[in-house]
Amino acid sequence: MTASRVLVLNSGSSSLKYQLLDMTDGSRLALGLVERIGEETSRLTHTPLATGGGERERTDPVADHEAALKAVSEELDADGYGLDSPELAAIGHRVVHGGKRFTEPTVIDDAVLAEIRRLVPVAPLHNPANITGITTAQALNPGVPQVAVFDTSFHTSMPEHASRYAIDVETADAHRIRRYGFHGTSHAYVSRQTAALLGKAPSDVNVIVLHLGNGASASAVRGGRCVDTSMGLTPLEGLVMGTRSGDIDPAVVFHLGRVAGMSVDEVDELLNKRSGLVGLCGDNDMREIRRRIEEGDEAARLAFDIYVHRLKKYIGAYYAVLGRVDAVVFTAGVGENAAPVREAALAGLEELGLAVDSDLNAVRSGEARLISPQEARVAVAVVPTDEELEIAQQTYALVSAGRAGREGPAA
Ligand SMILES: Nc1ncnc2c1ncn2[C@@H]1O[C@H](COP(=O)(O)OP(=O)(O)O)[C@@H](O)[C@H]1O
Ligand SMILES: CC(=O)OP(=O)(O)O
Ligand SMILES: [Mg+2]
Repeated sequence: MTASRVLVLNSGSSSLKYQLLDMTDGSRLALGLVERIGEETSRLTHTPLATGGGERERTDPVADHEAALKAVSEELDADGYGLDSPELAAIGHRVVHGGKRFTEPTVIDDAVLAEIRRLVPVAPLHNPANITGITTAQALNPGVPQVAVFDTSFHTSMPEHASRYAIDVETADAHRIRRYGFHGTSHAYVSRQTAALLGKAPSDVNVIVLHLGNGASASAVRGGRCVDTSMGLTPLEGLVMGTRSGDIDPAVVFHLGRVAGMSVDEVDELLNKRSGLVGLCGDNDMREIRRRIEEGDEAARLAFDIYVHRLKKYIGAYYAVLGRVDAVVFTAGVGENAAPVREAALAGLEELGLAVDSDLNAVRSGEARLISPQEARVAVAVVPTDEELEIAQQTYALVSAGRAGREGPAA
């Protein structure tokens, strides 16, 4: 019997999402989430889908990502899915920053891990958690291949006029400063699914993808290849996010240093953790912001308007970059669920052929769907992302190819 299961680990700054998939048919055997890692109120929810056992919850504090993965491993073990199972073909890790070097999914060895570690300064919220996920998984099962799937890979196709910052070339090159872009696994998956929804080949469509989760980014995808994206050297640039400012005049940083006496680390923390929606109104959850707006809360209203205004600017910018747009697509937690965000982001863009049908937009569904009026020139769609499935498929393809390589080509 060939091992056919893949465990996918998606480690965020304070969370660990995971899925165990059976790659013979892509079905999910179990999934779960550890939230609020490092806080007293940590919570693990685990759902063994295949055994029909129902959701289980653990609320004992989880100190760090290592403890989180150990707890997850215990839960999987209880369902007979232990990390030491011979049926586990590989563990696929979402790794946020792969720099310029990693354009493809990569089997992790010491050199790869060292490179991911070298990139910590440019993904300070993410790469450390990814590294802990890798080293803990290696300790739990040293024999199983570990594969890194990078958020940056899909964006390596960006032309230099989109990826290079307009700063001194020597300084930029000496320090590898350029725009890398993130959420690439999601942008790739969602743009392909959008082409399928339109009944076309990815190579025939131009799509603007709006990935609006806690972190948020937009990308312009021409014929299946990314030509521009809103995140840059780090996942701080671009859209307004849950806790991150997105685009800002870089002189704000000098000003805070010179006038407010803040250190570089303090400004870093301000822009990454105390800005965006949370900085504007105290909440980073779009559900809570909508609730407050319904109650007439001015700060929540302004935060929403700033969020949407930035989004609209990127839609316009990427429309211009692409020249011809076949679809604008919303994905991730906010994009898939927040109808008012979708409506407001496209309001007034009828001259560009963009419109939202309010009845279709109000439908709640987990399926990929069109929300533009029938006669619209440009399709507007909601397409649920599935980074875990995409990571699992890429991971399994890589380890299967490795096995075939070792065993010689199939007859
Ligand atoms: N029903 C909903 N309505 C509006 N926003 C929602 C809803 N469900 C989730 N969200 C938003 O989605 C965000 C999380 O998105 P997600 O893609 O899971 O983010 P991440 O992967 O970055 O943690 C939440 O912070 C919340 O703002
Ligand atoms: C890159 C990034 O911002 O990821 P996330 O949305 O998971 O924080
Ligand atoms: Mg996400």
